[in-house]
Amino acid sequence: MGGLTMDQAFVQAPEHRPKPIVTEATGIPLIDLSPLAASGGAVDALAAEVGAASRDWGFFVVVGHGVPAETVARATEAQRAFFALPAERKAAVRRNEAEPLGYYESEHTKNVRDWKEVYDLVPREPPPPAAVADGELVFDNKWPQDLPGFSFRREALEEYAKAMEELAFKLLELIARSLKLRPDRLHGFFKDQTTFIRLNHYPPCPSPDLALGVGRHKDAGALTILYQDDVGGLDVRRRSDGEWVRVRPVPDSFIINVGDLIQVWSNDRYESAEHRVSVNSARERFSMPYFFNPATYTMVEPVEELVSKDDPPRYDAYNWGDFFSTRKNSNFKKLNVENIQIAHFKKSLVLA
Ligand SMILES: O=C(O)CCC(=O)C(=O)O
Ligand SMILES: [Fe+2]
Repeated sequence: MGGLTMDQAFVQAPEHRPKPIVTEATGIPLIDLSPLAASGGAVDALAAEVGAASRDWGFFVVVGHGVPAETVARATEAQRAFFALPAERKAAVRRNEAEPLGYYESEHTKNVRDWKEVYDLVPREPPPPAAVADGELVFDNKWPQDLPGFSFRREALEEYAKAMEELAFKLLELIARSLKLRPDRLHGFFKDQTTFIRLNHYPPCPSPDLALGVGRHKDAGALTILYQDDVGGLDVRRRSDGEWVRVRPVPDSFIINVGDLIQVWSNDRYESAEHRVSVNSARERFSMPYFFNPATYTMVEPVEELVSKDDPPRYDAYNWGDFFSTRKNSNFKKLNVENIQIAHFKKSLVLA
């Protein structure tokens, strides 16, 4: 199913293979955002919860987020309809190296192939093409034209994206507040955003002991808002002991993870958590991450208010468009060089 055939390209090195016994994550914070809808002074308490979760886990689960269940249901219906198309119709909207949006079934994470197929789209007017270090980045949606009822499904995905954007800005504000920044301090980075939505389909895998749906990685953007179905498979590396633990699906929730940009902006107060996706031989799984990303021209560096003589910036500034494009290309095919990471911009601080 899903057109994938198990071969050597999918096989993880022994140290990265999932263990046969799954450890359920206990203690990943569950945060109820419903106080945001009420007027009153609950915002500071919520910001403190989001701050603690971002510091201790880099991951949290939100409920009471205000996204209507029907909006999610319509988007997931569109997702299932898309992946159910015959392979050649999906191939007609396949992405290529210069145009990163569309269908793809051969993503690599850290040079090992992932057991999945994806469809990427930008949820709003695509940002203008941008010159980046390795060429040009062109964001153009490839909507399947001939999918019966797809205009309706396209609307469903656009409606979902709008709901995600609202939630993303609320979370960004809570994060800014938790860092004692002005509530809209980080908003300006998202004017010409390069946010995209990914529809993920993980078909049943004959060798779930050897392959992964997505290999271990950290999300490069600011925040990820993930919808997952009830199958389960998302594993997070627990900060306290480095163990891989499974994030249990919670109905009507989203999983939020702090990406590399928040790690850099916060000068390491918060950390982008490593995660991966395990697959199984019995059930296909669907998930839908919303990657909240800034404009290509953003220079990423610790925010001024969070550095001082005693706490100097821990990163050199880097350009988001270049980073994003380099990472995208290395996920497109197997390369013989290491994947770009924010660690490459980490300063070696000389401690006095
Ligand atoms: O499918 C999932 O649960 C997570 C996917 C993921 O980590 C990603 O696409 O970056
Ligand atoms: Fe991820």
